[in-house]
Amino acid sequence: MKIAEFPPNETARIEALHSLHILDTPPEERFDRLTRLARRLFDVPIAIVTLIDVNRQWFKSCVGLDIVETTRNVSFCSHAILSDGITVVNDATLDDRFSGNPQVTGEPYIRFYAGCPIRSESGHKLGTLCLVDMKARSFDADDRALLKDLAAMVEQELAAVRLATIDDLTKLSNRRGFESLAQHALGLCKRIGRPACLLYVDLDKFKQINDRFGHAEGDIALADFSSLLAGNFRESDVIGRLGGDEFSVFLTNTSINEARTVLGHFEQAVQQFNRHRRREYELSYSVGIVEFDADAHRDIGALMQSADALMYEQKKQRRAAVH
Ligand SMILES: Nc1nc2c(ncn2[C@@H]2O[C@H](COP(=O)(O)OP(=O)(O)OP(=O)(O)O)[C@@H](O)[C@H]2O)c(=O)[nH]1
Repeated sequence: MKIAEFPPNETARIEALHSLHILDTPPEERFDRLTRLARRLFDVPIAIVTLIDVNRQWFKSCVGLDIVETTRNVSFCSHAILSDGITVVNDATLDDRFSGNPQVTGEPYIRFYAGCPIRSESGHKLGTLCLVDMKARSFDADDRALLKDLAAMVEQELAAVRLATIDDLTKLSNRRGFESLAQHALGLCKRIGRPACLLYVDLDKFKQINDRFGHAEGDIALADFSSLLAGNFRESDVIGRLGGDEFSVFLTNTSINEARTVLGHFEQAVQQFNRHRRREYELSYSVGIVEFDADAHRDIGALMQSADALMYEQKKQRRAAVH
C-alpha cells in the first residue's frame, strides 16, 4: 500500500476546507440526493462525498456504508485529489497503491474505485465524489463524463451552502450558519456531558464610527473585530456575525470560569490592537456570557436570548457610567 503524498498547496487547501465550516455537520438532503443519484446511475453499492481533512477523510454524504470517516492514510480519495482528472481503480488488488490497503484486504473488500475531485470556488481540491464497488469493474468515457457532471453538482451545492451560511464581509458564519453549527456543537456537548458557554457580543458606539469616518471604515472595524475573534478563540469554537455589529461565540467543552478567562485574554488582545493601531476610534464591546443549563435552555436560541439579555445589561451599565 502507498500512502498518498500531501498536495503541494496543502496548507491553503486545508484553510479553504475549514473556512466552509462544513466538517462534522449533520447530513443534508442536498448532498444525499446526489450520492443516491450516483449510486443508482452507476449501479454501485457505495457512493460518497468525501472531504480530506488534516488527518482524516470525512463523509459529508455516504450511501451504502455505515461510517462517517476514516483515517487519511487508508483513504483512496487522498490519492484522487492529487490528480486533476478522475481517478479510476478497476481492480484494487492489482494496483500497488491499494493492494495492501486494509479496506481492500479486509472489510468492505473494496475492488473498484472511481473518484472525481471536488473543488472549492478558489480551486482547491477539497475531496471527491466517489463510487466504490466490491467487485472489479470497467469505467468508460461516458461514465467519466457523467461522474464529472455529478461532481460539478456537488461543487454547486458546496458553493450554495457557503453563500447561505457565511457572512461576506467578515467571512465568519452568518446568523443562519452560526445557529446551525452551534446547535450541532451543543448537541455534542449534551451527549458527552461536557459544559458549554455562549458569548453574545455587541460593539459599543459602532454607529459613531460609521457616522464620523464613513461606512467603509465601519466595514474595516467590523472585519478587524472579526479577525480578533477568530484569532483568539479556539478552532473548535463556533464564531458568528449575527448581523450589524452583533457577534456570538459558542465555546465547546468550556465551563463559565474557563470562558471568563478566555474572554479576559480576548479583551487584552482588543486593547493591544487599539494601542497598536492608534486610530481615531477604538474598538470596544459589551458582552454577556451564559453557561448552558439543560433546564433553562431548550436550544441554542434560548441560550442566545439569555446571553443577549446579559449583554444588554452590561451595555446599559456602561452607558450609565459614561453619563
Ligand atoms: N459599516 C457597516 N455598518 C453596518 C453594517 N451593518 C450594520 N451597520 C450599522 O451598524 C450600526 C449599529 O447601530 P447600533 O446597534 O445602534 O450600534 P451602536 O452605535 O454600537 O450602539 P450601542 O450598541 O448602543 O453602543 C447601524 O448604524 C447600522 O447601520 C455593515 O455591514 N457595515
